[in-house]
Amino acid sequence: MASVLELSDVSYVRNGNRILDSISWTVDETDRWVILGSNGAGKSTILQLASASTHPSSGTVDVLGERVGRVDVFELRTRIGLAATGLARRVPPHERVGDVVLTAAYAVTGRWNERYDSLDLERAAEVMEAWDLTQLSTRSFGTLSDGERKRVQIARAVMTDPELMLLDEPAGSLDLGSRESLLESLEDYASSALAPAIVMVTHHVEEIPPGFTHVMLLAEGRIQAAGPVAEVLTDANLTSTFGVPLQVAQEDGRWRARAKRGTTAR
Ligand SMILES: Nc1ncnc2c1ncn2[C@@H]1O[C@H](COP(=O)(O)OP(=O)(O)OP(=O)(O)O)[C@@H](O)[C@H]1O
Repeated sequence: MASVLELSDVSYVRNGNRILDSISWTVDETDRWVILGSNGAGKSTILQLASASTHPSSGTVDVLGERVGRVDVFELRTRIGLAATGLARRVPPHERVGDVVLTAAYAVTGRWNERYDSLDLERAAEVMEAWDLTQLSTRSFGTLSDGERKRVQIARAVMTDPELMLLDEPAGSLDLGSRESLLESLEDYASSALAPAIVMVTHHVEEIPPGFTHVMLLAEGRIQAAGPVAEVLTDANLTSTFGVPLQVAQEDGRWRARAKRGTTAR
């Protein structure tokens, strides 16, 4: 099995702040990973490294067989699907939804003078259909609800048929109905034999779509545990990661976690 992402002894330091510390981690092509951890743990920074948006301070990052720092990142980025709020913020608010999806073909966030062929247009239409966006295709991105924007971001990430899909809090800020519908779509997408390796960042075990295979627990820039979901999601591991006594349960492929009663009062 080929690895699509490999971090070897990666540390990431900014302004004297050690944001990631000695991270070694491999994602194989059939893996669907979730990265869980508290605010500021370094989750989004890992996605930035994985999307070749930044370089490690030490250690090495290999994405799709290419060493970050030695490869043309613009070419590499067209092979990676990234759905993240930071990227969504760069989309001009007046940009039409159809163009937000289509411009992924050139890894740009605003339509300008690029030339798209009929295959690009067909692919964008197909992806919007699959992610229930066809009826929104002429709406401007700035007028969408949070839930609709999340779908557009994922559709944009899917557009180029990426070999690695990176999702930063795809269900964050969604209402219950929108969250459940998005998780179902992600479950369907991830279960396809043609789906790429996926890494999804979230704060909540409730947001792990069924079928995701692995979990990394991150705290203060260090891996607390990483491996197959059922082995890693234990009371002890979640408790040490979040610093609160937690208990976790699974039902029908979905996970839930809560504090042990009477243990969080300060
Ligand atoms: N340029 C920077 N200089 C100093 N510290 C930074 C810089 N960029 C990020 N950080 C810090 O690095 C830490 C990790 O940030 P990151 O966004 O990766 O965390 P996260 O786990 O995704 O957090 P959240 O769940 O809140 O989104 C945070 O404490 C953040 O303040």
